[in-house]
Amino acid sequence: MPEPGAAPRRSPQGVPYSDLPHIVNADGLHLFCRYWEPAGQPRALVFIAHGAGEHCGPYDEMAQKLKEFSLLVFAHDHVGHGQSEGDRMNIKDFQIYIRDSLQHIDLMKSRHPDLPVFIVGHSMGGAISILTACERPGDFAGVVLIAPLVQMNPESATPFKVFMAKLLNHMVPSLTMGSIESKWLSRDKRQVEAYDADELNYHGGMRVSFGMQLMAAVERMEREIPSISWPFLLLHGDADKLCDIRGSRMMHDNSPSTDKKIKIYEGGYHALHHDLPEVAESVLKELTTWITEHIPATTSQEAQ
Ligand SMILES: O=C1N[C@]2(CO1)C[C@H](C(=O)N1CCC(COc3ccc(F)cc3Cl)CC1)C2
Repeated sequence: MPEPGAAPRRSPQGVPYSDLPHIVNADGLHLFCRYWEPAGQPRALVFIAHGAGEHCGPYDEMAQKLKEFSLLVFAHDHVGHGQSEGDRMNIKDFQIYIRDSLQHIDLMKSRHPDLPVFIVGHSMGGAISILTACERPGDFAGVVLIAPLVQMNPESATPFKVFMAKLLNHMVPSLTMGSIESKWLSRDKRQVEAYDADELNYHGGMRVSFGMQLMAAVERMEREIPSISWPFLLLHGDADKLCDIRGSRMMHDNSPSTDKKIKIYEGGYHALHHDLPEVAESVLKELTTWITEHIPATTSQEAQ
C-alpha cells in the first residue's frame, strides 16, 4: 500500500494508476494492462506480447476477434512502453520483459487454473514470447509468432556495426542510433500514418544499450532453438526489412517441435497484422484457427 498522504503513482501520461488496470512488477514499476473477456465461459487464455516502441493498444482488433472465439485475451505495456512506467524503450536486462510476462501469465492462470494458455508475440514481442515459452516449456498450449525478432537483419547488423555497437555500449550506452523506420511496417499507408500519429508509441532513437539487449536476446534464442519442443505457428512476410525472415525459417527448420507451422506472406512487410487488408484478414484467420485447433479437448468432450 502507498504511504498515507503520498502522491498517487501516475502513468507517463499523468493518469493515476488507481484509475487504470495495472500490475506492479518485481521492481515496483506499474505496468498498464488490457483485458478482453468473452461473455461466457472462456476456453483458453491468450497473452499478447507487443514489440519494441509500441504498446498493446494496437492489438485491440486482434483481441476482439479472439474474444469472439471465447478466448480470454490479456496484455500489458512492457516496462518503458506506452502507459507503463520505466525509461522509454530501454531495459537494463531483456529478462525483465520475460519475468513480467510470466508474472502476468501466472496471475491469470491463478484466476483460471483449468484453462490452456497461449502466447501471441510480434517482433521483439516474438522474442519475449519465445524466451518465455522456453522458461516454461510445458506450460503453453501454443505460441503464435508474427514476424518475430529471431535473428538480426544481416544488412543492418554487419559484423562491423555489431562491433561498433559493443564498443559504443561501453563508452556511451545512452547514445541513440536510428529510430524504427515506420515505412517498413506496412504497405498500408493508413497503418503507417496511424503508427506515426500514435503518441503512445516511442518515436525517438534506439539507444545503443537497448540494441545490445536485443542482440543478447537474439543470442539466447540461437542457443534455445535446438531444444524448442512446444507447438508454434510462424507468420512472416518475405519483404520484411525490420526482422529478417531468415530467423523464422531457421527456427522452423532447426527446432525439434513436431507441431510447427510457418506461413510466408509474399511481399508482406513487418507488421503483417497491420499490412494490406487481405493480409491482415488472413493473419487473423490463421491465428484464430490455429489457436482454436490447439485447444485440448476437455474431459467432458473426451467422455462423449
Ligand atoms: O507494429 C510495429 N512493430 C514494431 C513497431 O510497431 C517494430 C518493433 C520491433 O519490435 N522491432 C523492429 C526493430 C528491431 C530492431 O532490431 C535491432 C536494432 C538494433 C540493434 F542493435 C539490434 C536489433 Cl535486433 C527490433 C524489433 C515493433
